[in-house]
Amino acid sequence: MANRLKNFPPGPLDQYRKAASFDWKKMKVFLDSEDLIEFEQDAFDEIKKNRLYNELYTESLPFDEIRRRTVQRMYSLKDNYNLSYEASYSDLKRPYIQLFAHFTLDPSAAIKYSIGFGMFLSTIKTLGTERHTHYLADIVDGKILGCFCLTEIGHGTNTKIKPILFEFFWNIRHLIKCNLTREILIFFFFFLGKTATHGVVYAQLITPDGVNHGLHTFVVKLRDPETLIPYAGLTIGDMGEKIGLNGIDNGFLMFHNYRIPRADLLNRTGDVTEDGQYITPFKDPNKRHGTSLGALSAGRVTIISVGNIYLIKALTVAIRYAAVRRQFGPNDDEEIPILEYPVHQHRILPYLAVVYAHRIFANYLYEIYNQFIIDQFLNNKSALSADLGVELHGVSSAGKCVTGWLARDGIQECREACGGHGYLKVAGLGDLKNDHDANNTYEGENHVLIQQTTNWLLKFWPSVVKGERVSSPMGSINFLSNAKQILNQKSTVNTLPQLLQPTVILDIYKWLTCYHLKSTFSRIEHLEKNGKSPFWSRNDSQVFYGKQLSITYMQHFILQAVYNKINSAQDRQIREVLTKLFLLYGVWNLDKHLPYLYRGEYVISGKFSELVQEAIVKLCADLKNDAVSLIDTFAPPDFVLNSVLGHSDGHVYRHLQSAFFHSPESLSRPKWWKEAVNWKDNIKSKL
Ligand SMILES: Cc1cc2nc3c(=O)[nH]c(=O)nc-3n(C[C@H](O)[C@H](O)[C@H](O)COP(=O)(O)OP(=O)(O)OC[C@H]3O[C@@H](n4cnc5c(N)ncnc54)[C@H](O)[C@@H]3O)c2cc1C
Repeated sequence: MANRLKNFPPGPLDQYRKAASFDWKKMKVFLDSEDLIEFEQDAFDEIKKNRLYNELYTESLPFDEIRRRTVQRMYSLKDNYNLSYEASYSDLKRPYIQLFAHFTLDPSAAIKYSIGFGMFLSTIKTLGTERHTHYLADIVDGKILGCFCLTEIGHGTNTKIKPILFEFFWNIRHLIKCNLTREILIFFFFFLGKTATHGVVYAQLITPDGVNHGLHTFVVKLRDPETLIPYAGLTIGDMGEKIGLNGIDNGFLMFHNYRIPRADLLNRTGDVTEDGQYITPFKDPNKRHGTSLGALSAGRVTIISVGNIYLIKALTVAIRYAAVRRQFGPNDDEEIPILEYPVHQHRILPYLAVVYAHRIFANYLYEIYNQFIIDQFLNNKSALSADLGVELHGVSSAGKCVTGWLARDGIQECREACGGHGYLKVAGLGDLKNDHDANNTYEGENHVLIQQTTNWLLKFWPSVVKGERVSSPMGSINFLSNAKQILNQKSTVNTLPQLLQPTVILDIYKWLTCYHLKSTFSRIEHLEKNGKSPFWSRNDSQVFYGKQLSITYMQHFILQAVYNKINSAQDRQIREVLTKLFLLYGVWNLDKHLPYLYRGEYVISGKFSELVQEAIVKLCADLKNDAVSLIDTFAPPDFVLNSVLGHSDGHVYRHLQSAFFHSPESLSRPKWWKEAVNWKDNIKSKL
């Protein structure tokens, strides 16, 4: 079984590996399947042979060099490790595994590759028609590279305001980009700065009769693919250095009456005839909107996985380090691993529950999303596909926020959990922090994005009050049909064993979601009745209301996905350890929801909060001996993890020493040593 999975080299981590209650190889097979493990191992073996991935950098490279290497790696990913569409879709989990491999390797190159070729191609395939097939061939050949242009400098998140600033007018054969009052500056697009040849531009479509048909998608030619020189009528520039992801050339763009051909409107959901009439196959504009929303969820669905990949890397480093690093012991001549301290367990082990829950959930969502996209390609639309598009939008919006915020907090905790060594560049944690940071901003700033889910959920409450059944294709909201009964329930938990039942935890999250839905809806209604405008009533119902609603809805759906997965496990040991992780995810997050359980009188006795906290501490202690093997299951190979603290052999000090000696300047005297010695003369000469 899983012959390709090698045992880890012997070393200081053995103590914990031997103490594990389950077999990590069986866990990996259960989560991914033998076939996918083969596929992943092949990908890593191939990559390892590539010299582009075999260099260890102990210091930051010059800015332009980072860019150059990222482009090399992007083309290398495309050329060597690219799944054909047929292969990708013969098993819908394969693209997920491939994504995992690419993002663990080099986030900048993976983003350039997956957006510039993958998302560019899938957007044209999903929203375009046969008149756009020539683009597909050029993307597959690597002749063109696409970026996505939505953010406008004055109104990033607020895409609705775009009609004023960013209009397309219809002119028989051409769409003319027409600036009404000033030149239009749109900005911050991935790889627009130096390398994109095309942009997928999102803009409101206005026909000559002045009717605005809403957001549509256009392919705009930006640079000559042979020379990379921008076309006349465009000003394109680079935005310079960022906090992270510096392999990517974010850029800005200005139009000066730039024309694009009519054919470059991606016209699957709406088109304009030669005489300027708008036509759409959708009678109901909401269905057109639903389908487009689904197609636009790709970035968010991917980011849910990507944030988790970064957290897995950070946690691999922090857990292996915690198992090796020794500090104060019960007596003066004995030191114990810092993983033994309950404080340390409480800091990092809940994130182990997070990476398992989010990995299982992300895998599930990715598969559903890929099937949705295939159905769009094949025009295989069921009656439910528009509803699925809307649900995917709701789930991916809150999903990106909940998982992204936890990844951010988890990576930071891992950095601090490794003390001073964690602050070294060669620990690898700083880059993870900075690269993940942007996930919470692009593809929808999280605090704005989460309101999308809240607004969607609020729409169901009037039906629930009327006693109507509500349901959705993925079933994430189905329990709301029973909201009235759920809200009448009170906690009957009095002991730890009563609390530590998966169904009890799921019931609590159901109650919380119903409670927040009812409270948020009532608050908006109350504010409106008291004279507040709908705009301010919504705004004044986010903090402690709408935001909590989307968070608990999402956590319930994540827990439900994990619970379903656990129920399919045959191996008792795997089921038991996964159940502990499920419970830890549940109670650790519940600790932050306690005020609402008391406010809504779901629980009355103070004992309940005590039990929640007791459960967290107990589960962390119970998982302590499994922690190394649990992270071994997901850990990328050492050459990919590229961290002196997280090496699978656990020889932290040996690797640290070797990194110090490897650093080119570490043993030499600085070239400017005379300036330091003669500092007085030197400072005076500058005055
Ligand atoms: C690395 C990187 C790459 C990017 N790549 C692309 C790309 O390829 N294509 C593209 O189109 N864009 C891209 N972007 C832009 C990105 O999508 C936007 O930055 C993002 O949508 C947020 O918009 P904004 O910057 O205008 O922030 P704003 O919307 O101005 O937000 C600023 C702050 O105000 C808050 N805020 C705004 N509105 C509300 C509200 N209603 N309620 C509560 N709080 C609110 C936000 O939460 C945020 O904290 C990229 C950004 C980054 C950082």
